[in-house]
Amino acid sequence: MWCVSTPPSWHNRPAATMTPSAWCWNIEYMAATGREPPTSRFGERIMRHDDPKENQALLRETDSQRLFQLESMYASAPVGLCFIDLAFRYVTVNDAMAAILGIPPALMAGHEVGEFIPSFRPLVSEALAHAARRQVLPDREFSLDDRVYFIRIQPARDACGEVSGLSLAMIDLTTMKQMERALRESQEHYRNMVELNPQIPWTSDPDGRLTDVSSRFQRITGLPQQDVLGDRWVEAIHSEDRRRALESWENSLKTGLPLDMEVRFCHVERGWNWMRLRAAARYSPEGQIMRWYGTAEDIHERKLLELKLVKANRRLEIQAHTDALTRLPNRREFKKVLGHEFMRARRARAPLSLIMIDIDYFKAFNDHYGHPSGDACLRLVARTLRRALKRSTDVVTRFGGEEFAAILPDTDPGGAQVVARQLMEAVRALGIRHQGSEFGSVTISLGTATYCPAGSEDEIEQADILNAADEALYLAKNHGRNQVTMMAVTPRLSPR
Ligand SMILES: Nc1nc2c(ncn2[C@@H]2O[C@H](COP(=O)(O)OP(=O)(O)OP(=O)(O)O)[C@@H](O)[C@H]2O)c(=O)[nH]1
Repeated sequence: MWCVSTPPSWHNRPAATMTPSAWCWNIEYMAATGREPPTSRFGERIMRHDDPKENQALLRETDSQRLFQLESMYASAPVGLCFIDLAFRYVTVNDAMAAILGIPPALMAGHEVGEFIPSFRPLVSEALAHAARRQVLPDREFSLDDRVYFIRIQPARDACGEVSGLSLAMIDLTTMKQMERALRESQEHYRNMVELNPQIPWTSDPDGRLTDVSSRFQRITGLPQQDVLGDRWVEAIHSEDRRRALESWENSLKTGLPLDMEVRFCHVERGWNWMRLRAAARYSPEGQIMRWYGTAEDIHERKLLELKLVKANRRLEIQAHTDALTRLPNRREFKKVLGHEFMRARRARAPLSLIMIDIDYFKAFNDHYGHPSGDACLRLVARTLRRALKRSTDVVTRFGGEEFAAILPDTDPGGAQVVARQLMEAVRALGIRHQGSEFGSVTISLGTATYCPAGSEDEIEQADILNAADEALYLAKNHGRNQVTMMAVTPRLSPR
C-alpha cells in the first residue's frame, strides 16, 4: 500500500553521523510512511537514530504492530481521510471523513465516490489526470451542503512508481470561514462608521510622528497620505498657525495631556480650511505612551461664523465707548477715565487736570455753512485736539455737541494752562473760515481745573473737578471767548 522510496537527502546523509541501526530504522520508517523521519522534539523517541538499544527495540516491533499503530492514528485523526482506488471506489474511510459525509464507513467501502457525493467524481478524475502527468492537484476549498472544506488529494504510488490510488484529506473550514466573515463584516462596519463620522481619525507614534490618517484627510487637503505622514503634516498648516500648532503638540507630547487645537490646513478648493485637531495618548501598563489616537474635524464654516461674531462684538465694544462722528472716546468713556484717574491721583497724591473745551459760535457756523459742514468742522477740531496732546496718558473726549473734555493726569495748574493754550492755538491755526464769528475763523474757549490731592482730610469729589472746569469754561465764554480760564477746585460746588 505504501510507496517505498527513499528521498535523495537520506541517501546522501553521511554515514558517520548515524549508527547502522539508526540508518536501518530510518529506511524502515520511510518504507512504512513514505516520509523522512521526524526531527522535532515531538518525535524525539523515534528520531534518536544513534541510540542502538532503543532502535533495536523499535525494530523488533512486528509489521502488524506497526500497521495497528498507523491504523489507529488514521482512524482517530481529526481530519477526514480516505483512500480511493483507480476505479474511483472508497477503499478506506476514517471516522472523521464518515462524519463529514454523514455515512458510516462500513457502508462506503467499495462504493464509487460519485454515489454519495457526485461532485467528488470530477475532482478525483482531475487528480488522477494530474497524477498521470506526475503533477499534484493544487489544494482547494470545496463546498458541501452549507459547509466549506479544505481538500488535498495526493496520489499514492506502488514500488514501481505507478499510481495505485489517491489519498484524500478534508478539513472543515466552515467555522473559520464564518469567523473570517464576521471579522470582515465588523471591519466593514467600523470603516462605514468612520467614513460617516465627521471626525477624521489619525494616529501618531510617541514622538508625535503621524503614522496613519484616514483617506478623507486627502479629500480635504488634496495631499496624498505619504505627503502628511511623519513630520510632513506640519507643512500643510497655514504659516500663521504653524508655530502655535507645534507648541501645543510639543506640550502634549511632553506632558501627556490631551491635544485640542484649531488650525488652518491647506484645502483643495478654497486654499485654507479651519480644522480642529484632538488627540489622547494610549499608555502601556508600565505607564509609557505607546501611541496617540487623534481626530481632525472640519470646522471651517463654524470657525468663520465665530470669527465674524468676534469681529462684530469687538466693533460693538468699540462703538459702546467711541463717538461715531469724531471717533474720540464718548462721554461714557470720559466718566470712566476720569473716575479711574481721580482714584489714581488720590492714591499717588499726584495732580490731575481737566480742560473743558467748547467751539465758539458753533450754532452760527451750522446756520451759515450747514449741518454737514458743522460735522466736518467737529471732526477736524477733534483730530486737531487729539494730535495736540503730546503725552500718551492725556485723553481728549467728546463731551457732547460741540463740547470736548481733556483729562491730563500728573499735570499741575501751570501745565494745564500750557496745554490749554496749545489746544487753543492748534484750533485757531486750522484757519477754518467762520463768518458768524467775530474772530473770522473757528476758535475754542477752554476752562481748566486741577485737583491736587491733600491727603486723608481731602474732601474733593470727582464731580467737583468737573464743576470747576465747567465753571472756568463759562467764565471764558463770558469774558469774550477764544481764551483759557482757570478755576480752583473746591468741595461741593453747585452741581452742573
Ligand atoms: N453739525 C453739528 N452740530 C452740532 C453737533 N452737536 C451740537 N451741534 C450744534 O452746536 C451748536 C451749539 O450751539 P450753542 O450751544 O448755542 O453754542 P454756540 O453757538 O457755540 O455759542 P457759544 O458756545 O456761546 O459760543 C448747536 O447749534 C448744535 O446744534 C453735531 O454733532 N454736529
